[in-house]
Amino acid sequence: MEVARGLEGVLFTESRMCFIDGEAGKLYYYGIPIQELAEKSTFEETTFLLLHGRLPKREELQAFKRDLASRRALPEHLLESFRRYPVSAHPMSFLRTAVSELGMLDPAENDISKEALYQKGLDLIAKFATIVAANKRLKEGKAPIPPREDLSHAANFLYMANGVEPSPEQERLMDAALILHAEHGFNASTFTAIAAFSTETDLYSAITAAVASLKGPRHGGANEAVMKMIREIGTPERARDWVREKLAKKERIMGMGHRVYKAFDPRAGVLERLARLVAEKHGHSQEYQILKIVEEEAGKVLNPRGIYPNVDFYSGVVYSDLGFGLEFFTPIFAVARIAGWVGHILEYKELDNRLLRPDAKYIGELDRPYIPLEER
Ligand SMILES: CC(=O)SCCNC(=O)CCNC(=O)[C@H](O)C(C)(C)COP(=O)(O)OP(=O)(O)OC[C@H]1O[C@@H](n2cnc3c(N)ncnc32)[C@H](O)[C@@H]1OP(=O)(O)O
Ligand SMILES: O=C([O-])CC(=O)C(=O)O
Repeated sequence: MEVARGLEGVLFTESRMCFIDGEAGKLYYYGIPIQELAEKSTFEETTFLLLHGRLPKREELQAFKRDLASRRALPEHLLESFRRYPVSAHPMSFLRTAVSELGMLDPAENDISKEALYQKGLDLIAKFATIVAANKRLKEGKAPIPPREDLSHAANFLYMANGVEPSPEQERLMDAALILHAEHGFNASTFTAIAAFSTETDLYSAITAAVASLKGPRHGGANEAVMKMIREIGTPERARDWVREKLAKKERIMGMGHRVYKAFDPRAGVLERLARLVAEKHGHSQEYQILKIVEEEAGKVLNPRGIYPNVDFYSGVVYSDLGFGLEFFTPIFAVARIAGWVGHILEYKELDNRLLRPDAKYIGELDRPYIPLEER
């Protein structure tokens, strides 16, 4: 049997949620092109789509929004624990620990019936934003701001994170970013969630594992690494030489390349336009210019190999503009991707829920003698 390194090209289940045409650079959630959703939908509506497989009717959407909004507040016990979490912890570690603690606080943690999973999933989708915003406030030495139920998910997230109600433009930017990051098939974190859930462990455990996986710089952590790269480069004038040196040393340019896309990631196209908008309007032009030069210079070498900017390349410029420091970029990704994780767990349970257990080709020896300790 051939070894499929990195499980590349291995189909382990069926899914209706997401289609990625990696050669053409196209992405669909339940058949709807991502660009349309990013432009016209909201995070709540897209989440309904990911959980139900169709767009909601007006009344359904209103009820769904009310339901999600009513679940935003965190248990007092968790808020008290937050004060004991180390302030220096990375926000992804904070989120990972908070999700795990939420599991301990749920007396019905182990209920994985379809209905329980749906209800707990909605709870996590609503609460991720509250956890991340509370962490941001605590890191700034300020008290967490309780959620408001009269704001949209995107607006309330920004309100809790920054202490002021966002403008309609900021709300739209956040909504678009959340929609773009909500789902992406069987990426590493979703696969991790499914691998854990296939043992019939509880939802919190599966999602904790997914957060842990998203943290890595080859996956969700790349958006933070891109901003570190921008800082290291410093000025647009230095960007070309920096890229040439990096590639000469065979090092990777963060925010570029993708296991599935061998063309421009369509989400990077949308985020590039949003980043350009904030660069022109709000003075993030230096960061944006550096990225444009990196894209062009690295592209000379990498584009012919099918390596282009991915979703993590331009997102940080938008998040900076919305008031977030670079450590919060990956948590924002998680605030969005929780919708996809929950959707996939519900779908996998419905379709299959077969235990995931791949194998490796054994390349070791057999029947080696056991040498007693004193003779080794
Ligand atoms: C939300 C997301 O998770 S999107 C991805 C976010 N991650 C990043 O942006 C990190 C940078 N990118 C990467 O590390 C990779 O492109 C990955 C891991 C995302 C996907 O790559 P894979 O399909 O697994 O390809 P793999 O890691 O095997 O690399 C194949 C070749 O392309 C090169 N390559 C891949 N990405 C890059 C990059 N960003 N810069 C330079 N070279 C690259 C590798 O060095 C390797 O070269 P080699 O064949 O000479 O050894
Ligand atoms: O699909 C992947 O491999 C990585 C991912 O999560 C994304 O691009 O959003």
